[in-house]
Amino acid sequence: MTSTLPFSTFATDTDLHARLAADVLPAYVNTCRWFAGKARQQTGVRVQSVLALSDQPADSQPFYLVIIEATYADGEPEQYQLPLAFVPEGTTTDAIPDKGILTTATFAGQGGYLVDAIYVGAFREALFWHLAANDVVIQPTAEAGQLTFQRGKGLVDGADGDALISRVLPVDSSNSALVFGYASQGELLFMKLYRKLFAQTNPEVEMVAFLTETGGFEAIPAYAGHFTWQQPGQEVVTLGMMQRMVANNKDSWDMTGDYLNDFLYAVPNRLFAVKEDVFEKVALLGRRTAEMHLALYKKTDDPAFQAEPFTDDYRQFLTGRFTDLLQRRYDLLVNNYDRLDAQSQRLAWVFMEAKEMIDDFVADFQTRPLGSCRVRIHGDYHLGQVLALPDDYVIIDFEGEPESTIADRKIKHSPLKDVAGMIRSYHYAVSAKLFNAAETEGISPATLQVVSDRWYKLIRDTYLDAYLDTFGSPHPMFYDNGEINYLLLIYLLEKAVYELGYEISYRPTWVKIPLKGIVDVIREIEKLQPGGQHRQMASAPLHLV
Ligand SMILES: Nc1ncnc2c1ncn2[C@@H]1O[C@H](COP(=O)(O)OP(=O)(O)O)[C@@H](O)[C@H]1O
Ligand SMILES: O=P(O)(O)O[C@H]1O[C@H](CO)[C@@H](O[C@H]2O[C@H](CO)[C@@H](O)[C@H](O)[C@H]2O)[C@H](O)[C@H]1O
Repeated sequence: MTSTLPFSTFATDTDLHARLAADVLPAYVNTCRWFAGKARQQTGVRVQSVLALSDQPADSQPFYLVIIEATYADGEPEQYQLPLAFVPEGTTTDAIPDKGILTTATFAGQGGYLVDAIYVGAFREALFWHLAANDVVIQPTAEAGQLTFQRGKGLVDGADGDALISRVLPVDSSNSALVFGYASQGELLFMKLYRKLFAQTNPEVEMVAFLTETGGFEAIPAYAGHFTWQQPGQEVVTLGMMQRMVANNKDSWDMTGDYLNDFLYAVPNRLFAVKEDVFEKVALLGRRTAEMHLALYKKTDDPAFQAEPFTDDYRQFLTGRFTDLLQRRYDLLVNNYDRLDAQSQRLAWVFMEAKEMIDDFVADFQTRPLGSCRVRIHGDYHLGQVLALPDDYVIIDFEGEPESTIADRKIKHSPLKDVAGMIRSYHYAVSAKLFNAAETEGISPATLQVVSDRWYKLIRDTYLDAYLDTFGSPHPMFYDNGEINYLLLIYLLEKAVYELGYEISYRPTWVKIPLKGIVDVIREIEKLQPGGQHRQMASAPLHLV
């Protein structure tokens, strides 16, 4: 990529933008973890807007936040944030990994590389200082608007002369994670740079602000600021958010996996061994989850966070979305049936044969009397979203369900949707451990299933009991036990059906896990049928009205 102009004119170099779109961007974005369009039929990736990070025209090393647009044969286009820097040949300050290099480039006779700027220390520091100073960066053209940086209470200042340090956190995630600190104090702050962009405030910023400021919830990293792009007459676009850094080695998925090792060693010896600590940890997460939901239930003047009843609109939204999801999953299952192992095929049959019953169960949601209420929830709650401290937890990633639109992510649900997400995650943790371990290779799948069910149910009940106990009895969030059981079943089914698609696409050998989750719910729905043997789930909160 060659331009006779210097990189400082990149924002207005439309000829170069067109060449990037033709020769570089389509191939590059498909190598990026953050690009969600890989499985769609792409028709192009173009430079939509270029935002300068500095309003100083003579800035020695210019950085840009480039907004790229990906278009598809079907469906809506998507916008992504791609920070861009030019690193001249021979620059040794930053080690740019291969995945961060878009192309070799020459600007005004100077050779070098066009790179993702997150790998350039000076770019990260420029972002940080803008945030610390509450800067507004007015863009050169009126239609490009401005970048607005808003510092939060959690941002820590360094002492005079204490050097700012920063790095890219090597996590495999759909956004980019940057870490900041000071030479004498170490790493203190975590910044998430959103990649996929939406024309609305990111729900994560709203959730973290509400939980901290109104909810008084402490098990999240303190909010330290965020920054947005504002074009005249348009919705604000959130580009990044900063929180306090949580020093942790593991998330709860890894921690639960470690705990299960004892269990794994015991199973081949026909023993049942789980330390009491495991149940204590699970109960603590149940309590923290309830505290998060109680904070989200706090009285407020902000309509976006006020509790609401189960309205007709919500019922239609949920049933419509669920019916559509089910159809897509049945189609996916039929098309992939031959690729499944024998056990998964058996479970898939149960799912397919129960279609009519499931359809009726979902349709019943439209009219069934429901006296519980709905609030904003985490929305993508699983063990990987909970950082493990030695004696406690910190909950992260309030962006909501990755597959949903921003408007849908802000819809209020029963908090039992989050509870269902975590229960599914414990089911995953047990199943993944047992079915994928060398220790259990000689044990038949049927035996493993029995053993895994036993442990999972203990964990599920421990988590749920601790969760409901924290609300006290009775609580307006939940009308009665019958509704708790019913809503849990609906959300467990929805989550497991969603997971089925995720596993077929990404981890076909794990498909049996969500399928087993679906079949478990089917068995519970059967008990609700006329003549079915209905009994309360073991964990039913008997102390509630
Ligand atoms: N405040 C924090 N302190 C330390 N590490 C964090 C913090 N927030 C997130 N992380 C780490 O970054 C990873 C990605 O964060 P997450 O919010 O899940 O981003 P994404 O939206 O990209 O999935 C997490 O799995 C965790 O390892
Ligand atoms: O973390 P993301 O927001 O990207 O969520 C996606 O990937 C998750 C896997 O990393 C997937 O979660 C599923 O697998 C987890 C174990 O790997 C398990 O704990 C979850 O319960 C299960 O849903 C998630 O569904 C998907 O959206």
